[in-house]
Parts: sequence; structure tokens; C-alpha cells
Amino acid sequence: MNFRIMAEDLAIDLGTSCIKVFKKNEGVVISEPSVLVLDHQNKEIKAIGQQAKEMIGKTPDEIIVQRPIEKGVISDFNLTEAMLNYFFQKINPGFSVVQPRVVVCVPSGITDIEQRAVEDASLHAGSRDVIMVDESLAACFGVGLTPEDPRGILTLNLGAGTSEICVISLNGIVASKTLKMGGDDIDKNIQNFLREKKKIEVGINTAELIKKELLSLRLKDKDIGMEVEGRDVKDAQPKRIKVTSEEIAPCISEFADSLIEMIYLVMEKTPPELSSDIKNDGFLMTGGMANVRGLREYIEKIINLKAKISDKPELDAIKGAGLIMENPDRFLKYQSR
Ligand SMILES: Nc1ncnc2c1ncn2[C@@H]1O[C@H](COP(=O)(O)OP(=O)(O)OP(=O)(O)O)[C@@H](O)[C@H]1O
Repeated sequence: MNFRIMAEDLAIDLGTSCIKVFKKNEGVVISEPSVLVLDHQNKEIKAIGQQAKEMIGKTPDEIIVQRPIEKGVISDFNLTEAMLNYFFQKINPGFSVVQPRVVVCVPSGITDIEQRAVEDASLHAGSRDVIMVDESLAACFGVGLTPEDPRGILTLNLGAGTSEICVISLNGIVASKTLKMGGDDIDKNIQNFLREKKKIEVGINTAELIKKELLSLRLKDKDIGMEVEGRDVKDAQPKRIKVTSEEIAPCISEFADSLIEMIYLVMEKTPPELSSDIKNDGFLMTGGMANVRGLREYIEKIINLKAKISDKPELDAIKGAGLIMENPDRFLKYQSR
């Protein structure tokens, strides 16, 4: 058994679809689905992370798939703790006398009770001290912005379970709105579209793949197609069809329009001094759904502001949380202690 005096400090982004972990001096060492597979009878855990996700839609009745984070917050405390414990052990295997200090990203709309659940799950899973940081604020650090400055930053954080629109200044949230809609809802829209319009039933992992590979709001992509395999709705036989980008584009239109509505609501609540910063600097688009082709251009055109997106927007928050873990003073500036 490994034995050490001190475990390395960690940062965690406990996402609805994906858990990411940053290890001190090493960077992002884990990015795996927030999924567990359990025995239905005795609740014994059979698989966690990527291995568990690959089992979705393929398990017999006695095996169940669970996602312990829903819409960005813990829905099953014990499973979240088990998942954290598994990843903590993967990073710092064996026994440590001094447990790690942990920075955890949380959604901005989180309640005190939900915040407590995150803190407790992290402590029970083996951390000695927990600092919680708003995910959108962490993302600003992650892309190299300076949210500690007295300057307004508009962020759109587009995840799997929720989408947050925030204005940040002096390390705090000045105005925000949360849309309880994200990438998971788009996957379901794609599943429904295929069932109703194409008479083919596909699993949720296939729907997510179609979203990543084919979904686009760019006109020039409209004829791009993809072969999709599933089950015929009428006779339950295996079926293969071709789907084009243009056909599935409506699966994201309601979401895109709701985001724009939310941006206007947040801008209305933003003090004028900060609005002028946003007019000059544009906005930050972060989270995995910022990867959807054409979404950026669609929003930019309507709200008439330029967006900044990193190469891997799904990792912005965890990279920022890692920076905070390595240099907490930058984050703790202006925070009430
Ligand atoms: N290239 C891509 N194209 C489209 N969608 C993508 C792409 N990459 C990731 N996504 C989607 O982004 C979402 C995951 O984003 P992210 O990891 O930021 O969310 P999360 O942290 O798990 O969720 P939340 O912040 O809501 O708790 C998933 O719905 C995933 O399918």
C-alpha cells in the first residue's frame, strides 16, 4: 500500500455530465463522465466514470446507471461521495497522513443547503479543507482574464445540465440568471426528433454524438450529413438512416433563443459602469456547449457583442479552479471570510 505524509492538493469541477480534476503541479489529470453503474439489489458499485458511461443503454435489468449530479447540483449524496473517493484514490493512491486541500467549482445559483452538500461530500471523500468557487468566475481565471479587477465581464457558461449568464467584477457575481437547460436537453431533443420525424429510436450516447459531430447553426454546414444507426420505431428492426445538419438545427433553436432572452435580462440588471466595459470587451463563452458550431456567431449577431472562446471551453473552469488552488490569494481578494 502507498503511504505518504501529504496528499497533493486538488481542484474539482463536479459537473452534471463530467467530473474534472486538476492536480497541483500537473494540471487536468481526470476528465470523466459523472456516471456510476450499480447492482440494483445490493447497490454495489460496478463501474465509475468512462467505463460506466459506455454501459448506458446496454445493461440488464439488475444493473442500473446513475448520475449523482443533476442540473449542476448533488442529487445523490452517497454516490457523489463514492465517486469523489474513487477519483481521489486514483490521484493520490493509498494512505496519506495529511489529506488534500480541495477547490470545488459550484454553480452560481446554488443554495446554502446544496453548497453544504458539496462541502460535506468533499470532506467525507477525504479532503481536509474545501474552498468553493463559482464556476463562471473560475472559468474567467482559466482563460486568463482578471476577474479581480473592477471591470465587468459578461460570461455565458454553457454546461450539460444548466446554462449560467453572469456579470462578474471584483471576484464577485454582480448579476446573474440560470437557465435550467443545457447539453443534456439538446441530446433529448435530438432523440425526440429522430423518433418522431425519422421513426428511429437511438440511445442517449448516440444522440450526444450526433450533437457533437453534426449539430450546427451555420448555414454553410446545412448539407453535412451523418449515418445514424438505431431501432425502427415500427417493427423494432435495426435501422440505418442519413441525417443532415439542417434537419437537426431546430433541436437547439429554442435553447439559443432562451439564452439571448436571459442575456438581455442580466444586462438590464447590470450597473451602467460595467455595461460599458462589456460593450468594449464583449463576452466570454465557456463550458462544453460553447463548442456547438455556429452558436457563437448566432448570439454575437443578435446581441451585437464579440465573444471570446478558448480552445477547450469545457476545461476553462477546472483550469481556473486549479490556478485558484495554486494561488488562493488572487481569488480570496474581496471575498468575505
Ligand atoms: N464538441 C462539442 N459539441 C457540442 N457539445 C459538446 C461538445 N463537447 C462537449 N459538449 C457538451 O457539453 C456538455 C458538457 O459540458 P461541461 O463539461 O462544461 O458540463 P458539465 O460541467 O458536465 O455540466 P454543468 O456545468 O451543467 O454541471 C455536454 O452536454 C456535452 O455533450
